[in-house]
Amino acid sequence: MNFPTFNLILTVFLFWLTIQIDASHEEYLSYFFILTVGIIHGSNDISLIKVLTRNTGSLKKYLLLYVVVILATIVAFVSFPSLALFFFIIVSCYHFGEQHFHNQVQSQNTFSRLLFFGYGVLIFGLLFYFNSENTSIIINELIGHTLNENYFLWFMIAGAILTLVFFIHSIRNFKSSFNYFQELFLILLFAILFKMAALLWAFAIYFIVWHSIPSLVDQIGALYGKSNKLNVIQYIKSSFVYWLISIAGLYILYYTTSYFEIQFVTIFFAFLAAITIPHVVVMYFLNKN
Ligand SMILES: CC1=C(/C=C/C(C)=C/C=C/C(C)=C/C=C/C=C(C)/C=C/C=C(C)/C=C/C2=C(C)CCCC2(C)C)C(C)(C)CCC1
Repeated sequence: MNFPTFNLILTVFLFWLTIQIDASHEEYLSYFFILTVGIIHGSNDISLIKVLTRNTGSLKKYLLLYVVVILATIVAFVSFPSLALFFFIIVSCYHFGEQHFHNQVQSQNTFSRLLFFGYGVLIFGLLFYFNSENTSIIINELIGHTLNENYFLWFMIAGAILTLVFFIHSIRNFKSSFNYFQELFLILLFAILFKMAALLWAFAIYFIVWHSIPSLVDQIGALYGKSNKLNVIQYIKSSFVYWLISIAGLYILYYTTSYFEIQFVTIFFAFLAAITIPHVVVMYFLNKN
């Protein structure tokens, strides 16, 4: 079975599960998968930096730089929350679209990069629009302003237009294995899934099945040659300490912010935002290579 088929079957299974279980179980499962597979997929960035720089430069220097970028993101979120959130969403759109398409184009050029971005806008647009009430509550807790449903609708429409335009521009750049029907089917599946599932569960399904697992496969390939059982274990071993530090960081964040009356899910997205930026930069260079 090839990889997208596996993802597709997994998504259909999770869609079926969405109908069977109640909202509280969806929430537990979401946190479980995001905190394990989701966080692990970014925990080996230092090893990836070593591969990308062919072991030149010191590990301490990269670690320091990585942590400084995380701290700068936190400072930006505290000082200019709206701007920081906007930047986080834009960067995330590119990152999600890049993971989806980078293996399906023959070469990465301006149009394919705009397609990556447009596709990410479409995915987040669908997620926000079909869960506009909860998205709005979280955004309000993060930046102190409420955005109404129309913003999410226009965001989704912009994503659909950008995807269509840059998809057409990239048609000759797709590999011969590119499956047009599957891509269209996927967008429809995501739309139905995001409408039926609660916000966090919908995000978790996309983040785990269509982002973290494919990214893990790419990273294991880049680090160890191919993704087999042994290399998966090796990957987990070398990322474990960073994963643990991140989970401890989230735990501390949760306790230090518990006296502000904010839902855990908001703290959780703020935490994801902080660790996203350096990870996106590392993956940009990895996928480019
Ligand atoms: C290495 C290292 C480390 C670690 C790291 C890590 C662990 C990473 C990870 C990473 C990751 C793991 C990443 C992730 C990413 C994610 C993303 C990219 C997401 C996005 C999202 C979004 C964009 C959202 C949005 C929203 C929603 C959905 C709803 C509500 C509203 C809002 C808007 C929030 C440490 C720090 C320890 C130290 C140093 C070194």
